[in-house]
Amino acid sequence: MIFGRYPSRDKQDKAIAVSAKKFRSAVGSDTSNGLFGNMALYSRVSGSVGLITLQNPPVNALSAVVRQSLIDLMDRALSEPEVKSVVICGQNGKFCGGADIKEFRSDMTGPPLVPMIDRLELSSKPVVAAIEGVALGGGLELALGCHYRVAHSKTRLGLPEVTLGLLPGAGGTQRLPRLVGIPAALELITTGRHVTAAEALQLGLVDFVTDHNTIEAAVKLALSVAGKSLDSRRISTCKCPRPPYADALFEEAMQRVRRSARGAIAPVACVQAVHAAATLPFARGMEQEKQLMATLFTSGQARALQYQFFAQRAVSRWSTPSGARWDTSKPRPVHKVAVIGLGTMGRGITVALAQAGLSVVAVETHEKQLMEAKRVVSGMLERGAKRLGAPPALDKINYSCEIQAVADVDLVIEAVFEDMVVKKTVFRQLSAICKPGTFLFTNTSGLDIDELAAQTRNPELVVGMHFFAPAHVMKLLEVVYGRRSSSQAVATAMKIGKNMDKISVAVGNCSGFVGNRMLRPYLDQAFFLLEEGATPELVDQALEEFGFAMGVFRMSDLSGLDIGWKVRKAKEMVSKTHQDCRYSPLGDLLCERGRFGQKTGRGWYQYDKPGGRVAKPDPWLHSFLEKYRAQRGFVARRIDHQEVLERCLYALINEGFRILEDRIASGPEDIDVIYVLGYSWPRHRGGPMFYAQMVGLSRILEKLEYYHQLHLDIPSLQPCSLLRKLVANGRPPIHKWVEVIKNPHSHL
Ligand SMILES: CCCCCCCCCCCCC/C=C/C(=O)SCCNC(=O)CCNC(=O)[C@H](O)C(C)(C)COP(=O)(O)OP(=O)(O)OC[C@H]1O[C@@H](n2cnc3c(N)ncnc32)[C@H](O)[C@@H]1OP(=O)(O)O
Repeated sequence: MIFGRYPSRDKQDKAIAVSAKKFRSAVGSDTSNGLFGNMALYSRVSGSVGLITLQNPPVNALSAVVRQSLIDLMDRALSEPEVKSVVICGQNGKFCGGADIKEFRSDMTGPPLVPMIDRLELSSKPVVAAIEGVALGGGLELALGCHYRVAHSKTRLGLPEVTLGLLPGAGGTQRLPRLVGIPAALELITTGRHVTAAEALQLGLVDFVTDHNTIEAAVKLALSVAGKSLDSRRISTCKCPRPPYADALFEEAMQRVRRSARGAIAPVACVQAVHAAATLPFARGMEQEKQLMATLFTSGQARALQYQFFAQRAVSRWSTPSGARWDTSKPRPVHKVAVIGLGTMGRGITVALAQAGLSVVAVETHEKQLMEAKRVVSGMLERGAKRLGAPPALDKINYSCEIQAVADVDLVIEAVFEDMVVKKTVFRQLSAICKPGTFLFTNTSGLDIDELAAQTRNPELVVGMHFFAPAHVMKLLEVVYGRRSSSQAVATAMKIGKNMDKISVAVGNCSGFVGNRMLRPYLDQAFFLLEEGATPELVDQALEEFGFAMGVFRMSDLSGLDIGWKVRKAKEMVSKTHQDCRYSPLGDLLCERGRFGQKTGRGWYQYDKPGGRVAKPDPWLHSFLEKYRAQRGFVARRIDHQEVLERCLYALINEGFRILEDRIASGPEDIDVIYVLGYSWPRHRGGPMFYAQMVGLSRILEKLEYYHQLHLDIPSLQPCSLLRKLVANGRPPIHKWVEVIKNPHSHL
């Protein structure tokens, strides 16, 4: 018996793996390339059902070997007279995670997916997909080529290719609209959204959903449909249902994706491909799908998005310069967590922890604020639960005004006001109150972790956990290790992050950590450009055309100018004279005039009222800038979008290289994940370090040198030595940068 979860009923059942040797000779591959063992298995069940099991852990991706095995095993099933129908399933409770994304950057050998799925659909014997776990991308397209689909109730299905810069190019854009209709297909294909089995059933994407053994249910169905006509079951032969309002639907979808895609080309191609399904016969639609796919497949955007996919997984394999590593550091179990401070961040953190199933003690100093926080947190939990169709985790939280309430927790997350003096006091108190061994984590966005750790009896238990607002929604978590943080504390923070469904990136301790440290030179350049002649509208337009959701000035108005002002005042940047290093007081001057952004109705833009959302250019600000320039000896000049992008983005990238050089981030992927998930860097541009590679390191270096020569008083424009070294080392590809960083004498 080969299927642990599916008992073989027929004594004659045989498990026959396609011989790896035979396959290797067919495709001319050898065992050294790691392909050996990744394939599909064949057995016969209930006498007349051929069962094909995809076997390519961890997600049964359709690699070249799997595709070849599937073809061979289908041929086998079709040639065996005793076999009347076929079931396809995936090993380990996962049907299929799609095409093998790792293959996309290679020569793509092996049989192509499209004819393989077409052949499957043409089969004279019924083929049933037994879908468990996931059916995504090529995996769902494979299932769409089958004649019937049975899904387990916990399965997720979808066509997420658009998130990889592609379209469902194995017939998905042509078969899905024929099966579920144009509106649903357009939505699923352009967003890449996964659907539950229940929704899939409602859409008609699957025929049957079971809570029990999916393979058994699929075999039962396969037995019952053996010998029946398959004419109506071949989706490619069905007419695409075209509602009378189809033209308007496509028009609206195209406008929607152009608006939200921020320059990404794949969503647009997805709409075009579904349009082909609605207007052309299947074969011609497939031609159109192929052409659109060919353009996307080789695009820089697809490379960037696929890089980001793997980067988001690579960051979980963290390491620190002191040698602590993800695979040798064990997290400690945590059951009860305290959150200190229930402002915006503390509330979001409380919600995220409760939703992750942890018991939370939520602490705020005053009763009134505590009650207000309780009301807001309960509302957030209730709304979240409604969306998920689950009960809200209200009983997971105990609220208290007493800091002593944290005495028995396993871990504390401090989220009080961003002020070192206040935080130090809290850390001293916590160190005295908490039971021995309690982890003390801080949600600071950039203060010194070592200084906080020094307030405690056990500095090895102190780690930074920098959440992004809203903390229960944003995927990113910067886990900041200090000089004395133990590997267990870091591993525990990473694990808690994972439990909260975050993508956690372990980074070193420095002012602003990774994200906010890189933001500083970016913001500075934007201010300097205003001094030199730009307007907020011009700077924002350039950045938004690049793909940011919001330009720097609109973003600053949204988050409030006073926040940065307070920080600058605390650092005495506002009062200091800045002699060797250029400092723009523009933000401070606006704050002095009460212009805090949207909340006051005035900031870098004007709004119709305090709290208004629609930013309009403000003639007052333009004349204020003119006077400011005249007073300070700036002569306004014409600044174009290219200069805005080069000055703002290359200064930010330069700081990224410094961060790598200082070993604050262990690789460029860390920085890119932080920027895409935390700072709305356009995903289809991969992240700042990937973008630097795309632009070319020599060009970045040349431009930084040029701007630095023009502005010797802006040190952040001076090219970092790592950048120079990488260029001198022949501009290695991004995955080799770490070698140069680790080996200062590297010539690769
Ligand atoms: C010149 C002209 C050319 C012409 C054009 C040629 C066209 C040829 C191509 C034809 C393609 C046809 C169209 C089909 C396209 C696709 O199918 S693209 C892939 C679509 N699928 C996905 O996007 C799913 C991606 N995976 C996931 O979302 C998740 O991994 C999961 C399946 C939901 C599982 O999640 P989880 O349990 O949390 O595990 P992870 O940590 O995410 O993953 C575990 C490891 O598995 C790796 N992995 C996952 N999916 C794939 C995959 N599809 N291919 C390869 N590898 C995959 C993942 O990277 C993890 O490994 P590590 O990175 O080592 O940690």
